[in-house]
Parts: sequence; structure tokens; C-alpha cells
Amino acid sequence: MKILTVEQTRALDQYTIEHEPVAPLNLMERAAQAFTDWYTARFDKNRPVRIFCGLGNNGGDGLAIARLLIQLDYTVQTCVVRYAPRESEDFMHNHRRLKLLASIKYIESEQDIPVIRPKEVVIDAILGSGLSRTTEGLVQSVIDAINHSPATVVAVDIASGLFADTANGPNATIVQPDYTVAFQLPKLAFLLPTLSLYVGEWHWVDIGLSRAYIERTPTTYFYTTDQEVRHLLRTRNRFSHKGSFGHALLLVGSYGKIGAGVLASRACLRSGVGLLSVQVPRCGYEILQTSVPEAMCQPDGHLHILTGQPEVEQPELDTFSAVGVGPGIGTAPETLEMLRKLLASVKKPMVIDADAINLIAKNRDLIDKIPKNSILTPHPKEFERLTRRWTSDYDKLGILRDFAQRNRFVVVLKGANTAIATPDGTTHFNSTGNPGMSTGGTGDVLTGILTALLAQGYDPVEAAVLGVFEHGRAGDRAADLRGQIGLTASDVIEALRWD
Ligand SMILES: NC(=O)C1=CN([C@@H]2O[C@H](COP(=O)(O)OP(=O)(O)OC[C@H]3O[C@@H](n4cnc5c(N)ncnc54)[C@H](OP(=O)(O)O)[C@@H]3O)[C@@H](O)[C@H]2O)[C@@H](O)CC1
Ligand SMILES: [K+]
Repeated sequence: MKILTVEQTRALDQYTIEHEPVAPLNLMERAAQAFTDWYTARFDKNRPVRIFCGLGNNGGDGLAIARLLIQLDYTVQTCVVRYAPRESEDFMHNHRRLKLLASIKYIESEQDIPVIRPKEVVIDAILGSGLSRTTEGLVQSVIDAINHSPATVVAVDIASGLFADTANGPNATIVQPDYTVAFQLPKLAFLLPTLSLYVGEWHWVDIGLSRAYIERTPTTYFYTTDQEVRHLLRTRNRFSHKGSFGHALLLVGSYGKIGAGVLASRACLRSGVGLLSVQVPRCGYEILQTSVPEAMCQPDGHLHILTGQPEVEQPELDTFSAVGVGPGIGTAPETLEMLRKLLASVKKPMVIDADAINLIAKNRDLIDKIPKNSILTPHPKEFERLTRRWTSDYDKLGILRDFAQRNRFVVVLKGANTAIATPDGTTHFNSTGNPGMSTGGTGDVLTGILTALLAQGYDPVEAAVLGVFEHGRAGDRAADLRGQIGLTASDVIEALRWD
């Protein structure tokens, strides 16, 4: 699913109006109806509704929603925040229609701001995507009153005061909703961790804007949906054999962290790889052979760390269809040398995680040695070590895009809505996963999954988008079963299901 900028959304709106064609007022009615359908499916008539409307089209939506809810017998109090002398045309039309049906309260000064009671649901339709400056004065006071109230708050299209795709200044006053119901497409702001307070749980509703226009509008931001992922997943031919699904090599573990290697290996096997070989320090040999009997084990000559000096002769690196390195390997100088040699020898895109990233961050000459189109999977701290500290989530996205594009890497920046930046400058936000997955070992699981997908011949961008999605989906299934708090990385592996 594409994420469009405010400008692009306005153009999409205009295109739909001209080419469907549909009168702007009817489009507003469609938006209000879609919101109302969403609302009535969740909130019953016992909850009094208080709708705060601005004077633009977001306010117009609010007035139309008020009318539709009143017609459905909801108890609605509409408050128009009169912060400016001018209203939009469609606002005025809906204002006239609502006045025939109900009284409207006008907020012209702070004294007019009503007391909001706990049982109420506040619908925030003060400002939408037309926000052009930081909120102040009366609007700011109303937003403060909403934020200090005990009521449930639902934002229409976007929280009032929140910019949809650019940074808000410091100390901006913004509605903090429990829910945001966006029209047609999600907005970039919804996907950024530091803005979550101004978004709440978000949903989007279809208001019939032109699909053809969305299709041909270029964008750099995407939100991965279930439907899109279904197209990526390859089905298995009846005549296939284990040789058809590649041979992966994982270089993992150190004394005390062999478990990271076990998790990565199990996840790799659960993600469809044909054959798996695993290099671990000698202390990990029996552990791995016992806990992952499906894998072939190549013990390192060193007892505790990976040095790249094998105990017994090992197959050439080009035997393997994909290589993954990092989980649990530590940052010993000998392991750095192993990584240096590995990067010099592997020609295919590989998966690079955890301590391999930390080693690269400290030895920056290695960045140029990483095969093009490799997948790097840093968490934010590792990514900061690799690049620089950011000033906002928007700054972080810029650094991420530049780093991936300049080096021709696929960078999977882990977190809520994991962001995957690609060599061609696009960024894909993931839609699956839950806070229960913030627990040791889930990153190792992801490395195993991604290495398995590369080994099966998936293109690195597809592997990253698909792998991150399925990793999150497995986490969601596991959380359904056990709850988020008790979730472990092993539960995520057990919940993987590729169909
Ligand atoms: N896109 C779609 O497909 C559809 C969109 N729809 C709806 O339209 C909404 C967008 O409507 P909109 O463009 O009229 O903007 P909106 O946010 O209501 O207000 C703009 C007014 O506020 C003013 N203003 C700005 N900042 C301010 C501030 N800080 N403090 C005070 N005032 C401020 C601004 O002033 P100006 O910048 O012109 O000086 C202008 O007068 C969208 O979110 C959705 O709900 C649906 O109905 C149908 C389909
Ligand atoms: K709003």
C-alpha cells in the first residue's frame, strides 16, 4: 500500500472529483459515512458524543458525522471552534444541514470550552491535513482541554495539530487520540515511533478515491499489507527436492551465546531452506547437533569464538546459496578477522546482523566490502553506531534512505513498524508484530528467516519485505496464544507458517 504526501493526497482528491466525477460535497459525505460506519461498529449509543469541529474540510467532515450519528439516534453535542473568520464552502453547507437538525455550540473564547466527561467520546475534527502552522491561541486551548479530559478520543483523518509528513516543531500542541481513522491511505506520521502518542490505534477507511491515480502516483514510502505479501510467496512445485531450496550457511554464536545460533538455525529451517550448515565455536558443536539435528555443523578451531579457522576442512563458500552472519558472535579481534575474510570471499548478497554490524560500525572500511544488495538488520542503536545520531524520526528516515541507497544495501531497521530501506530509495514499513517481540532472540530468528529466503532465491528486497512480515505475523500468532508478556523467541519460531 502506498503512503502519499499531503500534496499528493490533495491531487488524488482533486483527480477523483474531476474524473469519477464526484462533487466535493459528496466526497465529504462519503468520508463522513465511512467514518460513521467505523464508529458505530465500535461505540454504542450509550456513550454521548462530543464533536469538535474546525472551520476547514476536516471540520466539515465533523459536521457531517454529527448529522449521520444523530440520524442513528446517538446523543451528539457539536462544538465549532471559531478560531478564524472564514469557513470552507463544504463546511458551510454541512453547517446549514446540521442546524436544521440540532443545536450547535460555538467556542469563541476559552470560557466557552465545555467540561468533557469521562463517559463521552470526543471526535476530533478541528484540523486535518490542511494544517499549515503550529497550533496556537484558542485552538491550542481546546486541544489542551481534550488532552486533559478523561474521555475516549477519536481523530478524524489525523490528530489536530499533527503534520502528516513533516516534523512538528518542539512543544507543539497536538491532540493525543486513542484512535485515528484516516481516509483512504495511512499517513507517514502514523508509522513513526516518537509520534505514536499523537496517533493511537490507527485505522483507514476506503472512501473510493481513484485507484488508478494511486497506482500511477510515484512514492518512496510503502506500507506492507497481507495481500501484497501473498503475491511474493512462492508455492512449491510437486517435483521439487531439497536441492531446489538452496543451501544456507549461518556463522553464529560464541561461548555463552550459542543459543542465538540455535534460534537462527531453527528459524532458518522453519522458513523453507533445503539444507543448512552452521559454523559455531567448538563449544557449540554438541549443543547445536543436539538441539538442531536437521543442520550440519562446522565447528570452528577455537573453543569459544568464531575465528574462521575450521577444526575440519569445510566446503568452499560458493557452495552456499546464501550466508548469514552475526547472531551471538561477539566482537573479539579474531572474529573481526573472520568477518573481514568472509566479506572478501562472499560474492552474493548476504544477511548481516547484530555483532557483525557492531564490528562493521567500528571498522568502517568493511562497509565497502559488503556484497551489494546484502540485507543488514540493525536495531536503532546498532544503526546509530553505523551512521549517526538523528534529531527526529524524519531525520532518521532520511539517514536510513541515504545509507541504503549510497551503499546499495537493503537495511531492515527493526522496531514497531520495522522500516526496510532499499537500494532504489524506497522504504517499506511493516504492518505485523507486537511489543511482546521486544525480547531476546527475536532478532536472531529474523536473521534465520532472511537467510533461508535468500538461499531459496528470493530477491533481497522481496526477502526482506516478506521475511519481516512473516516474522511479525508469527509473533502476532504467538501473542494470541500466550499473550505478549510471556512471549519468547522460540514461540515465534514455532508460530511460523508459510501459507
Ligand atoms: N483528502 C481527501 O481525500 C479528503 C479530505 N477530506 C477532509 O478534508 C481535510 C482537509 O481539509 P482542508 O484542506 O480544508 O484542511 P483542514 O485541516 O480542515 O483546515 C484547513 C484550515 O485550517 C487553517 N489552519 C491550518 N493550520 C492551522 C492552525 N495551526 N491553526 C489554525 N488554523 C489552521 C487553514 O488556514 P490556512 O492554512 O489556509 O491559512 C485552513 O483554513 C482532511 O483532513 C479530511 O478530513 C474529506 O472531507 C474528503 C476527502
Ligand atoms: K482531526
